[in-house]
Amino acid sequence: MSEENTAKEWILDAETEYRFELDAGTSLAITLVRGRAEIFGAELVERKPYLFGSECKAAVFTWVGCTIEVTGSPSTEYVSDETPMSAYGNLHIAFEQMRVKALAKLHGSPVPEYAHPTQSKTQSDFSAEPPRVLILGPENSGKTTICKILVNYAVRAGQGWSPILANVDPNEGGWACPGALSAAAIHGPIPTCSPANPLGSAATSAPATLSSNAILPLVYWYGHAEMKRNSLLMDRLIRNLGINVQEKFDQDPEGYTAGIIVDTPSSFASSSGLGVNDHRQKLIRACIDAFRINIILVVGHEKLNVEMQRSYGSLLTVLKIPKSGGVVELDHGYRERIHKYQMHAYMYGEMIPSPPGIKGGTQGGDTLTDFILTPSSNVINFSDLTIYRIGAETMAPSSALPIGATRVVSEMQPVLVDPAQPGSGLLNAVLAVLAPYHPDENERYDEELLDLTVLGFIVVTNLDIPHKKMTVLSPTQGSLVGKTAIVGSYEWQE
Ligand SMILES: Nc1ncnc2c1ncn2[C@@H]1O[C@H](COP(=O)(O)OP(=O)(O)OP(=O)(O)O)[C@@H](O)[C@H]1O
Repeated sequence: MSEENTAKEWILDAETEYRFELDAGTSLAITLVRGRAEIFGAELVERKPYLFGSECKAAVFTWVGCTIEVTGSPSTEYVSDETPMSAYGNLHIAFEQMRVKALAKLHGSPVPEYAHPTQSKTQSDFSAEPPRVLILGPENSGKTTICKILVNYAVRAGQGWSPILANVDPNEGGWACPGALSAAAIHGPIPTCSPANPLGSAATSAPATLSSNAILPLVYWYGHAEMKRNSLLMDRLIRNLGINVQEKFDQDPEGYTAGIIVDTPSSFASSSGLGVNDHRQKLIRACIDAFRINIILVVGHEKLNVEMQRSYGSLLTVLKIPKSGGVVELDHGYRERIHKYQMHAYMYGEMIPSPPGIKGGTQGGDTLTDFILTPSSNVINFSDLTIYRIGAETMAPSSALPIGATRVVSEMQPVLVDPAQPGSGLLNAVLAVLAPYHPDENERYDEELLDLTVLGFIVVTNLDIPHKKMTVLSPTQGSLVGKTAIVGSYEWQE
């Protein structure tokens, strides 16, 4: 699609935002000409063109007023003076007071005057604990965006906070591939330039070219988009993520005071997504336990708010917060395309083309060369890699089972996948390559596989059954010999 150079100036009043949506194959550049502005909490630098692509939908907000220049042709663009940003800003102030108080408590020093809440009852309810926040809400309520805003405000506060952002929405992919659950300490503002990297770019897929803000996430592989597919596994992975985060906090009590923000899938908000209401409740409980949640934020959903108040109101703070009118309804087709963009970006990086007339553009603050990766395609032996599927049906024909036996594989049972079997489901499958088992044999246990973190992802691009070989695409050159991998239900083809 050809794009004309349609530079257009927008003058934004204080506390308004410019919202835009891009079609596939188009890009946009936004330059802050004067004033101050931010994208989901990440400040824009003046006179630097910020590039957006891959059907990005976002908004430039200003607290004090600004002028921006927009180059390109978004499919939708408008300015809104109705935003929930002051509510989100107040939340940030309350969390900031909690952090300051938690740090003072840790050091045994008096709480600074500015951290004494005077503004609202809600704030005075918060204690000297770091904010450990769970964000719940229905589909397209803006949960991920709120997480970004709150984390970005924390890192911008100038106190050296590096809050943990945990993503337990496998549909979203976070810093890894779709199907992953992950957590990372955030040291710099998370940019928004493309849904291919919704939470900023991670270092794991780019060992050769670390961008300035590259994040080192801890990743587990669930492998499916939907919670109901294996809610027991989800529960276990959430708890694993929590244990890992807690270990990190134990080693770094000061870092702990910055707190944690947990983004959840929309299926946590309605029983239709999970099938069984009980599963939904269990997974919310798993998050609360795993991350020691002390605040639940419910985004614009009265019924869920009442439900959470009833279930947890006596144990922790439950707050209903407004949904932004700017959040875009993302349909199934869009989400599928995003998964493709994410996989492509994981392997090749992502370089958004500048609209005509734009030079020196940046993707969220980084130079464009930081985003180019060169994956390697390698032919390996079937025997080099041990592949499992969690909780799948066995591949043995029913006739091979003892008479009267039914085929029962527990949801948590790792089942070996034989690439030589026709119908193994490996062609084009995304595989998570796992960290090694415990080096001490005595420390090993049956289901250890379920608790191993992910080293990286590969895609099987060809299966040569006669020669017992397969071709895999991987973002790094490392050897796969002796490694263990898990296959889920995600596939990807270039
Ligand atoms: N104020 C806004 N203006 C324009 N676009 C926005 C705004 N807020 C959010 N969006 C966009 O709306 C889309 C959905 O938002 P987001 O991903 O935060 O919702 P969610 O509730 O986390 O979604 P999910 O249903 O996947 O859980 C995203 O593309 C996001 O960038």
